[in-house]
Amino acid sequence: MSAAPILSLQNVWVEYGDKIVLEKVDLDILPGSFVSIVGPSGAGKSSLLRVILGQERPTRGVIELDGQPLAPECGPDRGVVFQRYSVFPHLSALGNVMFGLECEQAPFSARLFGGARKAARDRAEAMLVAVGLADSMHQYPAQLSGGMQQRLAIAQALIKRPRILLLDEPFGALDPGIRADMHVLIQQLWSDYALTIIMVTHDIREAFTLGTRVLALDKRRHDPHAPHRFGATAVYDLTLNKKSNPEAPEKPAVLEIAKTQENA
Ligand SMILES: Nc1ncnc2c1ncn2[C@@H]1O[C@H](COP(=O)(O)OP(=O)(O)OP(=O)(O)O)[C@@H](O)[C@H]1O
Repeated sequence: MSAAPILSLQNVWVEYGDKIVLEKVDLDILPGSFVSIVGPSGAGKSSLLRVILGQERPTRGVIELDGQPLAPECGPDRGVVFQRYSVFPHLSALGNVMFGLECEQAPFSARLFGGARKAARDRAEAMLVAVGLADSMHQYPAQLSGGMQQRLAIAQALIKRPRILLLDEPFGALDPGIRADMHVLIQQLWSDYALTIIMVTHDIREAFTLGTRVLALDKRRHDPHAPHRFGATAVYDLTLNKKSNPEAPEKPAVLEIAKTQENA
């Protein structure tokens, strides 16, 4: 018997005025999966992440988290890392990671005191060690390399212990060598923290290296006279024969290709 989905999208549409960006997206995501989303520029990949995050509501359809309708705001169960600018420049690495905990535990003042502050600091330090920033805790983002800033952004997202981590081209601005290090890190964190990951990427190789499932978003129908008339949906959905726990991430994967039903 297969597990119940952690996240379920049913007939989800995203429209801006008369412009249809996403149409009829039906998607069940199993816990522990690593879903890579690819597709042409403007296909609506970031829009899809935004509705899953709760930053925007779909114009039609239903999104369920653990079988319950998604709350209309970003919850602690979903963390996010963007390509750039996720971290606060005026806070040290430690301050950035602690800030998330302080906002969660003291939403009005964003300050913790005494034992609560010490506990938050211990957790933040452990998180920075986990992402490989043990020696840079007191540095400011401007003093960190691009790869280190992304490590910090990941620590900041994970400190609230989300069950789903959303990644919007998180490694897109990094050099290839640093990217490879980040791949190792994200697979380690995915396994250690039992995460479900949904990652948008333009790099097809990255999509297959990291993902247990690769989803391609694109338009099924085009109207050359009205390009906004049709939206994108999942046109390919490839489940890779990998375990959720990546014991051997570099092993070649066997593909199970399922082209989603035309005009279903
Ligand atoms: N707030 C908005 N108002 C109007 N149109 C929008 C809005 N946000 C996004 N769009 C449009 O929705 C479409 C999809 O944008 P989105 O950023 O989701 O695509 P994407 O696949 O992530 O693109 P890229 O790969 O280039 O980042 C684009 O045509 C964009 O202009």
